[in-house]
Amino acid sequence: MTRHLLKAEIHCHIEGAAPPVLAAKQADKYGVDTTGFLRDGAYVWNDFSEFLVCYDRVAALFRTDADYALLTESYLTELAGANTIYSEIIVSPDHGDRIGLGADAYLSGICEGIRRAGEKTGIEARIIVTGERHFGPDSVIAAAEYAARSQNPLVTGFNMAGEERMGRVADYARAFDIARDAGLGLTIHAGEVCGPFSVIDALDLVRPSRLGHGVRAVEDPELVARLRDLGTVLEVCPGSNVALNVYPDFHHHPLRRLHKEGVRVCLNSDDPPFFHTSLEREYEIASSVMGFSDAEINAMTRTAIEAAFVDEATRQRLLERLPDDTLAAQPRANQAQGLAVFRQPIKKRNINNRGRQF
Ligand SMILES: Nc1ncnc2[nH]cnc12
Ligand SMILES: [Zn+2]
Repeated sequence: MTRHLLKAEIHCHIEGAAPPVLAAKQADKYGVDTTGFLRDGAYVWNDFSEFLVCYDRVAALFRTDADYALLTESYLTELAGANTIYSEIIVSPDHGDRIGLGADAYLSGICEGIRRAGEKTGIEARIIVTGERHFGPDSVIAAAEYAARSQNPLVTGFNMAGEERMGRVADYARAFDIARDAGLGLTIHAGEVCGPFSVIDALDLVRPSRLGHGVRAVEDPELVARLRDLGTVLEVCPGSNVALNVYPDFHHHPLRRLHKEGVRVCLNSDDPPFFHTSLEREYEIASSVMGFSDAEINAMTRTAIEAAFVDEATRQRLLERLPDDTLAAQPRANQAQGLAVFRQPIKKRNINNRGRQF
């Protein structure tokens, strides 16, 4: 049982956290026919491409800042109910523009949801702005520019999600240069659908401190050693990988191998109701199916907080809440890395609020 364990996650897409019941209510409110993507209380898709289409159709049901406040508050409240103390949510201001709400109102709804959930439960949260790869480099650069301009203290990171098979990382590198120069923490979806080349591109061209997924790096032993030596944190989402058929089941999932090789890993839910999961279930699977001990799981939670895009005072406060066993249970290479790898000085912007950089 892992319910009692404190939890943290640094990889969940806000629209991907919408429960089907809430999506159905939103559809009623806006008179949208959902038969193509929501049936019998579950989202309908068959593969990664269809998942992305389904995701966009669900996202289109959230149209006002109040809708986003409700979605964010509900998700964070549910997380807090499962003993989660920290969450980073991935948001797409582009989407706010596309639906006519506007990026600022979109973001302000999400911030209101964070504020309300924090007030009620004490959960701490930050926002990672993402570009969507399948909308092309110009759109990802625009998302980075928006994040870089943002004076919002909750916006602390930049990501790229979407169709990993579209283009190469080089086409999008400028977006990450913009975000890096602005002092934002960097992470990128890589090695989820595509193989090791995608992770190598990400390391070479983006130099992120974290990778969204990154699990397919396991196919290249040299790359695994590189990740271990760099101390790059993999935001691993086992339920998502199995649901999307990257691996046939949890026994074939590489989390164990990566952990054993000394790669820094943590547990995340990605788009929980789309994948019939929750952060709580990810923790439970790590324990009961993959055989991680409570101390090893606590160490992964520690890794998430160490890698969080958050100011140092908040990080310390969160770390102090974790049990003492967490340091001992980290793989040896992790302990050797310590936190030093994240402590690179940041150019230009005072990033006191933005967390560690690579
Ligand atoms: N798992 C995922 N991979 C890539 N893009 C996404 N957008 C939402 N979920 C995603
Ligand atoms: Zn994701």
